[in-house]
Amino acid sequence: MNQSKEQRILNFVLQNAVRGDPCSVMDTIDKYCSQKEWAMNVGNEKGLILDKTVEEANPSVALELGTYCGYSAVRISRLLKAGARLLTVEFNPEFAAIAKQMIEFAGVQDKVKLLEGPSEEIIPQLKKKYEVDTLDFVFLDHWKDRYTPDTILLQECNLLRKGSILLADNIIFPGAPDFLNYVRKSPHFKCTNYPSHLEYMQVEDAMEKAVFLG
Ligand SMILES: O=C(CSCCNC(=O)c1cc(-c2ccc(F)cc2)cc(O)c1O)c1ccc(O)c(O)c1
Ligand SMILES: [Mg+2]
Repeated sequence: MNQSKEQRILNFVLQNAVRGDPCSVMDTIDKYCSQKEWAMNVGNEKGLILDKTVEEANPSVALELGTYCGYSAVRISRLLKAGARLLTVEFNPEFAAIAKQMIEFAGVQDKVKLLEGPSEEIIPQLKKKYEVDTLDFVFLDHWKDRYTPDTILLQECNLLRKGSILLADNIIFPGAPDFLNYVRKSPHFKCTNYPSHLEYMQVEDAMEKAVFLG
């Protein structure tokens, strides 16, 4: 049966990256997706904004919505302090299977817990089933029309605390206009926009940071 693009990306990493080296895995995915087949990894340009925001948050518990092949899970978890953990949610079982192998090859599996299923089902389970008190950092990179309802759900589930940092990808392309409107109008968030470009393309994109004020 024909391989999926995501399987081809994983195979390229398994054959060309250094096992146990997260930067090598990230660089190899970026090489493949900029030279061979475009894919919706956050990429290196927006990845640097992600890095800086993770370093600012220095999270003990981080959540990612939208794992895809695991590129940003590897990117985030490589920066986590000892004992910190990343919970990453993926809806698509094929993507989740690829991401699991990517995370293990990169050697970050002890810091990452991959949760398979829709975010709207998993978020309400985080406190009891996954022993989360509050989230220090949230990376939103899943379906763009889920950013707003899931941000509201995180608040309803008391998963945010004063200072929790949300970072959203694809604010311009594909775009998340309702999310932008919601967080910028809300008195509970302080927002910052980071202009950038769509991964591997010269198309305008941006990330939005929203700090929860309590
Ligand atoms: O993973 C998913 C859904 S698909 C991936 C979302 N991401 C995108 O759609 C996405 C798309 C593009 C893009 C596409 C076509 C273009 F022409 C140009 C750009 C770029 C990105 O950076 C993206 O992130 C999921 C996970 C957990 C859940 O709980 C759930 O509900 C859903
Ligand atoms: Mg994205």
